Amino acid sequence: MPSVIEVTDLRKSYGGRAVVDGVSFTVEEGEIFGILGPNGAGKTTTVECVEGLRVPDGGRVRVLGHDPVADHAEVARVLGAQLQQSELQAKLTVREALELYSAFYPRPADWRPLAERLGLTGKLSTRFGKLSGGQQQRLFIALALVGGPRAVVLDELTTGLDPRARRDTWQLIEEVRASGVTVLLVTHFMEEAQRLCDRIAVIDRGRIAALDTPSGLIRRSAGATVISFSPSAPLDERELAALPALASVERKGERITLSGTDETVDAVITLLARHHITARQLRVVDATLDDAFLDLTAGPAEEEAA
Ligand SMILES: Nc1ncnc2c1ncn2[C@@H]1O[C@H](COP(=O)(O)OP(=O)(O)OP(=O)(O)O)[C@@H](O)[C@H]1O
Repeated sequence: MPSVIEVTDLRKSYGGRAVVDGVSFTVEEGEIFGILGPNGAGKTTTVECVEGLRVPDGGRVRVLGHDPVADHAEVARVLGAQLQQSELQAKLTVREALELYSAFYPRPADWRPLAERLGLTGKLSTRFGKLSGGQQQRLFIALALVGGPRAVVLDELTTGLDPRARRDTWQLIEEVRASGVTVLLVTHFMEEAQRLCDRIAVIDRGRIAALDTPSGLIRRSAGATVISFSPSAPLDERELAALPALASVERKGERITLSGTDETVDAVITLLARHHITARQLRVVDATLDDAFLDLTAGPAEEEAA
């Protein structure tokens, strides 16, 4: 089956500065594919090239086989794009917005069940400007889906939402995928990417720093698992240093902190048992996507450029 979105060696520069510098990835049918990266990394530029809103300087983009620039109308039909806040008039009611956007498409989805699914039925007469942040985002999702697309681009959808509204939005994104729509999701939030995405491209300064599943990215993080404890009797340094997959050893007074993998943790427990040593105040902490992200990216691109 062909990929829904194919991006090959995409390049875009502004004022001689490459903001997207050879990005390649594919998004397969039914995936939630995440694009994660620091501020100014080139995420929005990348997805706007996919939507045909910006013209690439180089490389190739295909959405279900169509070129977003040359076949813009066809791509707009199969790829739903989320509006930015400023693009919707505050005075428009929810119903008017849904009717207006349905009218843009040759074969729109019926917006009523869509509004129902997104919990907007009770808000149809409410003006956009009077909706809460979470309700506005739900309307944006509805408008992105009203054309009955095969795939949808959601860019920073949950920024500015409170934790409950963010979680509700996550559920909606999962429902969008369950309804058969492929999702390309741009996000700043690690938890969001970890929770929702099947695969994530980490973009840093216009390049892909890593592309993997969330757990694959975490495994790449140096010292993916950290174990610390105070041994009930002294432990031989050499035995600690010989532990498998060990990334680091640190001693602070009695306390020993080791980082490595699950294999390191299993081996240290076996070592302690062999010497009949108890691990007091034992803590085992797995790395998160946050750790992997920090390992993979060099910090905000803006600072780099400054
Ligand atoms: N039209 C433009 N003209 C000049 N520079 C631009 C333009 N659009 C984007 N840039 C610059 O390109 C870089 C990448 O921007 P982009 O919006 O793609 O990054 P981003 O990863 O989406 O960032 P953020 O997370 O902050 O939204 C930034 O340094 C930005 O200032």
